[in-house]
Amino acid sequence: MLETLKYYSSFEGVDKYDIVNYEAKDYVYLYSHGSAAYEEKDWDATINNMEESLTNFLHTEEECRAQCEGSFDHGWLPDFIPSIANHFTYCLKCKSRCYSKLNSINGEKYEDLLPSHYNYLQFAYYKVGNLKEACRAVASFLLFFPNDESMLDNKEYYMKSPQVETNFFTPRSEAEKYVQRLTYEKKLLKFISKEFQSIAVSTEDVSKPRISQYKIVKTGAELKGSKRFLSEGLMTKKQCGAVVDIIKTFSMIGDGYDTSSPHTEMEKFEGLSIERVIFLVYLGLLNSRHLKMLLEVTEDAREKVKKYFNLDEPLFFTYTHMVCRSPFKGTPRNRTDLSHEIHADNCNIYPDGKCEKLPPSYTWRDYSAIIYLNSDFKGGEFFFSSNMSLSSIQSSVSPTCGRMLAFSSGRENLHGVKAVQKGSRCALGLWFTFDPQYEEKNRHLAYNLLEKDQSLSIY
Ligand SMILES: O=C(O)CCC(=O)C(=O)O
Ligand SMILES: [Fe+2]
Repeated sequence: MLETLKYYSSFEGVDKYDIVNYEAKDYVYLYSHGSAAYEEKDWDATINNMEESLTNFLHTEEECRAQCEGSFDHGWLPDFIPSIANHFTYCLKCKSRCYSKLNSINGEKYEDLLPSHYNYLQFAYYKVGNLKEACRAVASFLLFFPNDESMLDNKEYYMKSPQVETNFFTPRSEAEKYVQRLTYEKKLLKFISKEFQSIAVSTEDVSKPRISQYKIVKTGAELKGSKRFLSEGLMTKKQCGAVVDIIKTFSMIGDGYDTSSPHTEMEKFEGLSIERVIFLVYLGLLNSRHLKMLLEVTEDAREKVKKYFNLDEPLFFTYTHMVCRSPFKGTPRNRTDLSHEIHADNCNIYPDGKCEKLPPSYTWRDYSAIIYLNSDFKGGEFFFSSNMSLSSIQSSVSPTCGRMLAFSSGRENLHGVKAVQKGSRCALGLWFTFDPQYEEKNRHLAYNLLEKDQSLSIY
């Protein structure tokens, strides 16, 4: 509509000052009349209109900023601290957009509507002989653009006048407050983007490779069990690298469990869920193509699992988890603990070998898949075991990028992870269920976010 208004305004015979835009805020009308008065050299009318326009502009911006506050629907349930950070950043970015939203007069964009008021005012005040106000307007304008040459020339010119004292160049208080807040908020926004973007997440192409390198390398029998397989080539090196970068950059140490691993005190456990990746994309801290890649790779994994195990029923994701495990500095070389104790994924195993499908185990998990992301560490082999003793290891797997181990989540697939001796071992864990009630809802949210990438973006 503003474009249409601009179009009609350009017609011959249409006096733009006669146009009344009933949707426009008062300052639009006042500013137009102020600048018309200026052209007609009516200095009193210029001053009156511009002063009123200035007050109204600032008031309108306050109203716009106020609308950025209030309740905020995250669309999902992030942790407490991310909630606050998310809400705060959202409000700040919303408020910072108000200024440019108001920078238009009947469809015509102005770069610097607010400071331009001071430009009109300095000249009009000078013309009516009010040098003090003229100088204050000059000083106010210079707060916004300290190096503006023509305004510096004006200042020099006024300074030559014997009636002008240096203290005349005190900026007006509303301009001072405005610029102070603007500077502070800009600094905050810069901090927010720099803090996160300085931590590089690979920007290389992480899209799906055209030619699939995927192959099954070990069957259940070869892994000395049933309902297991090992495959390779599910992810490219670039994709693995990008996921490791994401974990290293954005994960929370302990992933909700203290500072160390929930499995051993000797290791740091850095974990990240889809929920947090969504949050990062939502805040513009992570490129949405990383989320897209994660969804693509994991969907692909689900298809491979379904195909290998001949599953006809729908198989839902129930949890997607990216995690790196690394030993704390100074951990003894001869540690005897495991990085992940022997367990089954959907039941609580007891020393007598019984496995009970009860909380706290994730009883609804039906299939598990672990996609490995790197191999530049020592130790950390995965192993299957027939019971709780380390002497009953059936087979082991050394992680490497793109290798995927999949198995049914019950007692038939007891497994564990050997201690990580050096470096950081990173993997993408996937758990599936037949029970739609336990479906990982955040994945739907992730797809929505990708679809609405633009409209949801808070930039
Ligand atoms: O990272 C691995 O190799 C296995 C992890 C695992 O068993 C689990 O998280 O339940
Ligand atoms: Fe497990």
